[in-house]
Amino acid sequence: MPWFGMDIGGTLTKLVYFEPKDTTETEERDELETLKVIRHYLVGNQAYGKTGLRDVHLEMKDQSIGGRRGSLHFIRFPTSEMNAFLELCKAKNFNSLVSAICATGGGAYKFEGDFLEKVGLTLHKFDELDCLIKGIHYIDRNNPCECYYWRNPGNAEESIKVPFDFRDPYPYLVVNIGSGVSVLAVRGPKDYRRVSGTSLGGGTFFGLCCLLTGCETFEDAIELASRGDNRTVDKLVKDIYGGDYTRFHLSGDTVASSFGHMNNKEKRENTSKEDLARATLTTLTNNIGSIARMCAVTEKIEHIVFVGNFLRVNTISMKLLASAMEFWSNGGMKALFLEHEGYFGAMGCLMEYVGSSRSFSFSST
Ligand SMILES: Nc1ncnc2c1ncn2[C@@H]1O[C@H](COP(=O)(O)OP(=O)(O)OP(=O)(O)O)[C@@H](O)[C@H]1O
Ligand SMILES: CC(C)(CO)[C@@H](O)C(=O)NCCC(=O)O
Repeated sequence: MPWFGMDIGGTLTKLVYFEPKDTTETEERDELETLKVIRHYLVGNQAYGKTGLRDVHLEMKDQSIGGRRGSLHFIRFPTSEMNAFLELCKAKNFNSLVSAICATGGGAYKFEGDFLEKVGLTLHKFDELDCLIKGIHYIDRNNPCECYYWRNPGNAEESIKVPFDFRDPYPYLVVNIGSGVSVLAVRGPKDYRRVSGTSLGGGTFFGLCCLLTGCETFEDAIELASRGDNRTVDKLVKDIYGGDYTRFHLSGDTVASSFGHMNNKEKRENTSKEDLARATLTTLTNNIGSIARMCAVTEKIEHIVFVGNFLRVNTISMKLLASAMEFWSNGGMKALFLEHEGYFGAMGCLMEYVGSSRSFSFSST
């Protein structure tokens, strides 16, 4: 049967598919037609329908999983398209192959009934944060250069990505920026606590940006932000002090009040969509950075790993987070990032499948 891990999030559904490459001639001859169709469909395409996508650049080749060698493929689609996905499962005759699949994320609970009623599939549910940690550990150990940090994050021309050796990671903080944000303190492979969270997350950025600029996609929102200047929207320390607030080491360029200029009609009229997008991105990023730093101080942790699809195509936020962590901790804390950003939950779910497939009934009905 096909090996999947599925993470059904509040905004995006992530699918990790393991494609075995070590099949023998006999296995190939005996492979069920349905299985062949599914494999060819997933691996032969980069786009599925109007909104499904395979992140080809993230594919991990020559992986050893559950005693097999093969490739890991990373696929995503908006959770709002779940009905279309269920239709596809039906059309591809998925339930003739398996009676159950592994799923995590809130949607594993929300859509459990739909999977059963519409496609005849039982969902084996796994906790999203357990899966997240498992997925981080698997991918980090099996993908060279997965973990990196930004050198000179505050300097646009000189900032560069530098690989970070994450082989001895504990303790570390995970800040998972999805629709909302969860903060976890991780002290061992199975030893972690959810220490904080905030509803002001990636969903807030995207939602507010749609409202304020009329943009329709996350990529457009980020593109607008990249051309904008938040200083026409935000009130800075120097707008209040005329310069730095020296006594407490607040530079004049620090944002004193996010969107603080927008009560002024003239300033509102002189601001652009690009500036509003940039201010929205800056506001959300700074707030998440501030919560992350406070959690790191409370937990006495120096390494903060930022993950989640909010960071997709979003170097602005990564560099802001990296600068903020460095600055506010006087260089004591380090912001780390991972190449597979939002796929760790789905990856961990696939690992759960591999680990538990002997004890569940996954056979076809
Ligand atoms: N193509 C995209 N479409 C929508 N949002 C995107 C896209 N790419 C990146 N994002 C950002 O990623 C966020 C979703 O991230 P992620 O997939 O990690 O979370 P989720 O699992 O959907 O949410 P949660 O874990 O809170 O249930 C969105 O809120 C948005 O900020
Ligand atoms: C509800 C979850 C865990 C779903 O992934 C996530 O969106 C989140 O952590 N939201 C923040 C909730 C809070 O702690 O305020």
